[in-house]
Amino acid sequence: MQPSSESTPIGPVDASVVPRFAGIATFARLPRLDQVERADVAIVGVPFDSGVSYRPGARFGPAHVREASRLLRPYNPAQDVFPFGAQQVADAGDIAVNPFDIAEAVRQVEAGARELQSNAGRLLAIGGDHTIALPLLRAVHAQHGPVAVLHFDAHLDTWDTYFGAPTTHGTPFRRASEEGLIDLTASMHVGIRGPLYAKSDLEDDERLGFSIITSEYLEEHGVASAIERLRARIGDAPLYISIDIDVLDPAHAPGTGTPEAGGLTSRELLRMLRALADRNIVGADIVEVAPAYDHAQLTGVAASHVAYELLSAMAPRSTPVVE
Ligand SMILES: N=C(N)NCCCC(=O)O
Ligand SMILES: [Zn+2]
Ligand SMILES: [Zn+2]
Repeated sequence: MQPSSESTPIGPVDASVVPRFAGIATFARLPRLDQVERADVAIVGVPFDSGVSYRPGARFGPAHVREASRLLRPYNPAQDVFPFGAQQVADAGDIAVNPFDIAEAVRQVEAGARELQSNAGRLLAIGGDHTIALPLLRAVHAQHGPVAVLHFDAHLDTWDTYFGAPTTHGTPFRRASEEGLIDLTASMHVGIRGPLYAKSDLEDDERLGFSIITSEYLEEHGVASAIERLRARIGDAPLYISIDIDVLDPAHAPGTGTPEAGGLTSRELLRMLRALADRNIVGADIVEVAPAYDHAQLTGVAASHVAYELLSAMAPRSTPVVE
């Protein structure tokens, strides 16, 4: 995809002129959406965490990731791209959602995402808990039809209900599959690990359209093999990438609500994302950053770099980066 206008994109505030610790935090010190004519990619915060099963706090995720993203720089050598120069990226602020009513919040996220999609080609949402992936997928489906979902997470998130509630952070991909939002032949979880409720969780998950690269598979066969598998599974389907930060080991991302031991390093996750630069990425989210449990901004820095790598993979380029 080419940049939307002939004019040069407005990039981040120059850190050699205004120190990067000064000024109001937009993502990567980029302009706000209302300061540009049109964006190719909009970053949007979704400060919602009323769908969690354990520790709350992901409602503060968007602000934390923006704060940690002050350190990002314009050129990404790992993908040989200027993610903010090759396309206009802008910060759309947060979607205001009702913290007391999950069903209404989900409608508000979908409406907010649909409106933004008409101003910006693609959205990169920062959560918020994983509940928000459902309305975001509904908005993406309205534009593209069923999409391949590449889901990085310790958890399946294809469970049915919690306390009778169908819309929670443990259920978005079951609902999405039931609603026909996802391509059942091209969707995949990466990084799954840890205790389940029953063996049948895995059978249900397969029936709902997902194949799985577990954390153990990564340990045993390495990242290159995982990349081969996920690229083969996705093919050339329109691709939605959903990244639960708890896919990383708690050593790399302690600031999250349902941490699980035995996870990925940030280096492994970033490498897998770089291998998607030649795919048709139609949208993405990064969720479950809960700053109250973070230390030294570890989780914030990891999440902001994950966002940077996704934006780099979305950037138009003449030579696709292939692993
Ligand atoms: N999406 C996240 N982070 N966690 C889902 C875990 C749901 C459970 O506790 O069963
Ligand atoms: Zn998770
Ligand atoms: Zn999740």
